[in-house]
Amino acid sequence: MSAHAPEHLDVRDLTVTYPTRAGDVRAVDGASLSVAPGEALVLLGESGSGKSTLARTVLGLPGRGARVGGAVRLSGTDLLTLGERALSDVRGRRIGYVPQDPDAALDPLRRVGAQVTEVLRRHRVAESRRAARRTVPDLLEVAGIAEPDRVARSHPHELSGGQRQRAAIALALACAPGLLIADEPTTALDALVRGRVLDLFARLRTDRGIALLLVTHDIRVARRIGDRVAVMRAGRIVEAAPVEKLLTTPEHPYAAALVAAQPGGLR
Ligand SMILES: Nc1ncnc2c1ncn2[C@@H]1O[C@H](COP(=O)(O)OP(=O)(O)OP(=O)(O)O)[C@@H](O)[C@H]1O
Repeated sequence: MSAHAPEHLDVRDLTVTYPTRAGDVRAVDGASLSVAPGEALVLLGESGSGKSTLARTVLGLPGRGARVGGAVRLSGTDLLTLGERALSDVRGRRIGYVPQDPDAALDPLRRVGAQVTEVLRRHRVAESRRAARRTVPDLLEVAGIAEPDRVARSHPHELSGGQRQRAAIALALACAPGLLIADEPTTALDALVRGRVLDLFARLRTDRGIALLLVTHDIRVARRIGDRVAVMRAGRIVEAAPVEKLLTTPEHPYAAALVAAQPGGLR
């Protein structure tokens, strides 16, 4: 697999507003965060706090009609002012995205190997279809798939939920992005598989220097891989701190309530 160019994400005073019949909904309200190369930032918050909107806006996909303010910079590139063509090159090549539901990333009608090959070709990472095909098993293996050749020949419905999630991760990693954004990537998985997928993220970060932005409502995810946690509420980041600090001595009352309400609570 080719080397990951280090990326640094910097989000400043981001606002995302959706006009609705009932008036404007401000899904993200002046949020700032940064993720350094090789760092994992867990974006933690309840349902509706604006986590997914923030993540999608970083990817240039805030949704129809959204008004976006503030700045999103990827190693100096201002993503909010990029045209659609340049943005779609950034997506996949510099930023990998793992959605909550792997079926949203995978085409049900095509074999997994063909889908990975297609991403490599689209971003001109592989010189030829043949070269692309040769790298597929390695990519699947990096994503923790034990039988890469069989999985490459399979259609998504022939795989388990965990394997599909890993295949989606392989797709996101195909072009060696420096930043990986994962939105609730383990919610649909059982505890054992969830732990393994989180360990895989941790390895990508430490072994390959990938920056990781992980969106979740589950504090156990933060415990397992987080370096730092940013707590989001009603579109704002109310506290950002190293995981241990947040779990033991949260400062913001909402962060404290969130930690106390989780299984295992304050330690
Ligand atoms: N396209 C849209 N049009 C109108 N409102 C939207 C749109 N997308 C999101 N919202 C609103 O923005 C707010 C934040 O939603 P968002 O999905 O970002 O939250 P979340 O923290 O990711 O929640 P969940 O964990 O349930 O996915 C919600 O009130 C939601 O209804």
